[in-house]
Amino acid sequence: NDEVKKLTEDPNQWVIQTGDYANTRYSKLDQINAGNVGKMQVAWSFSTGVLRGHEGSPLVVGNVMYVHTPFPNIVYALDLDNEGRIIWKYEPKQDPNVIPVMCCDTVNRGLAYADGKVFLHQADTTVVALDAKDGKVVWSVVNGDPKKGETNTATVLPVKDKVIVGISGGEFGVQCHVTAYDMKTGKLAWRAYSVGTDDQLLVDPEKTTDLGKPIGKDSSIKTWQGDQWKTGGGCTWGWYSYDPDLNLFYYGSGNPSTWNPKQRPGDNKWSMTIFARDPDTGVAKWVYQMTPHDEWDYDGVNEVPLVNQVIDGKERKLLVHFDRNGFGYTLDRETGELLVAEKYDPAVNWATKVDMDKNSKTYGRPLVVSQYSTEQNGEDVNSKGICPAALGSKDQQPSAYSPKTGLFYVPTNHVCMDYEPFKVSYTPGQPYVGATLSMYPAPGGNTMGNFIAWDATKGKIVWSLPEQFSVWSGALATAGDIVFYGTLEGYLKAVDAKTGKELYKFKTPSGIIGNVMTYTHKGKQYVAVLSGVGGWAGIGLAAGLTDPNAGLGAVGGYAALNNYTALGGQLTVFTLPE
Ligand SMILES: O=C(O)c1cc(C(=O)O)c2c(n1)C(=O)C(=O)c1cc(C(=O)O)[nH]c1-2
Ligand SMILES: [Ca+2]
Repeated sequence: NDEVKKLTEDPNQWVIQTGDYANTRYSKLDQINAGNVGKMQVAWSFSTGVLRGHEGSPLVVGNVMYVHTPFPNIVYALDLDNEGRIIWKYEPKQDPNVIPVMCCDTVNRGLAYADGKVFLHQADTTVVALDAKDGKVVWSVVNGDPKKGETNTATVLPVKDKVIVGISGGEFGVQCHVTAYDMKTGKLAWRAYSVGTDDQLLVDPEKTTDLGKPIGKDSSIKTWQGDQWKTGGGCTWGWYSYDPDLNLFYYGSGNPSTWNPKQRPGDNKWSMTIFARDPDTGVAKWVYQMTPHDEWDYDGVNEVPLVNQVIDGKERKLLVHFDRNGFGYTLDRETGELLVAEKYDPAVNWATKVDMDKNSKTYGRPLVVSQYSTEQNGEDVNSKGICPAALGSKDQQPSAYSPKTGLFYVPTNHVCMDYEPFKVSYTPGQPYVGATLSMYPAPGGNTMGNFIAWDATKGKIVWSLPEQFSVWSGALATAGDIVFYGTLEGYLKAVDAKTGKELYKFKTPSGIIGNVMTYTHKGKQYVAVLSGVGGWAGIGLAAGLTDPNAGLGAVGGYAALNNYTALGGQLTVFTLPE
């Protein structure tokens, strides 16, 4: 069943969050282009009626647009033939007690379409398949238990006859996993944990490889003390990609629990790891751990776009990944071979480099700087000036890739932190965090973000646009030689793909942490984006905290957002004038 593959090849529609299976967020549409984007205007808008962070993007299937919201996760089907009139609305009944169990705002990264159904993965971990025509529930299944700290913010990946879903809870000591359900019935197909026994991991100790070598027996539990892996985290809340030719899907796992590294000696495998798995069986072909024994909360879940590019004179099937830890990685997606690992944020100081010497004992590992090692500095010691902050040089905000320029367009953060680990004990459903942080703009300027163009074959920044705040929105690249992204102040911006020159900006009512998408209706190209400030960067504002240094949202510099943006979700749709 390659329905989704075919649909994603049609640039007129946008049927999964990532645009295509490869996560390039590239559109072949070029009616709106570098020459005329400056004339773009608002065609129509739609208020979602929900406050807090609006991540993800709408879908367009035929003449219908599907819009989702953060908690309570309302889904609207809008009629594009009638300027967005509501065709149906689905509002799940969810226990609001799930809200305090969500670490980083009540976000949801959106819907997916396949087989006549719209798939939603709710905050309370209920996965529902809605009939795309009338919004009626076709099936629903419960994937986790919020009382144990298990929640969801991620989208759903439809592959062949299955839907694949992740789970959140790395800040709550969840043993995280990826799970596949039958697309037609919701019946459980398989579940693969990030940390655990070989049976739980769905690995073959002889065949599953790490940097070309078999991982061997008990590869995960050997790297934890005692039973700690049972509360080991490695959540799966990020973006997934899929290569239909290799029949492998890819994703990264998040932080090991707790954030106090002293409390969990060892590499804590396979947290902070990219997995390549077979969607039919769940079995892993290869793994690569970016940040062994994390000491900074650098979740490894950021998107893993798949592109074919020439390296050393040879076209290769690549997987590219901009990790929270500040390194941009390029790997061979067939074998997991590490090809490039370079800093994409000039602030990064916690490691000097990733060891690329194949004969070295530390091959593939970051070389940690003692001064910034919260493990070496120890419990109850405030390690100062670590870059990047726990928000990472990039968080969930996905990049885009243009095959025309061969460049990645990456929304980034430029923030540093002080980090103090402390002892914490595990109680189911309670935060299992074990560190306090404060975050602030990187030294040497007053900007907290950059929007960059990156050459993944060389590991080099090609151009970089400073932004006052982190760029928490996802990018879109198009055949019109433009790149779109949103800012936390609420601007939708279009820049020249080759040079980064700003060609257009428009202020939407609230900060943008949604991802820009494009489609056509009756032959005309439209660009759409959700506003609604929130996510980890905007949580202080979205949750109405008066102290910007309070709680997990301790991100001092973002308090200034108050001066720019209202709250409240809105979809804004743009097009060229007649
Ligand atoms: O470990 C986890 O389970 C988990 C989940 C989530 C989430 O579900 O949104 C985030 C994080 N961690 C996290 O570390 C993080 O920085 C973060 C930012 C955001 C966001 O949407 O802005 N979510 C999350
Ligand atoms: Ca996390």
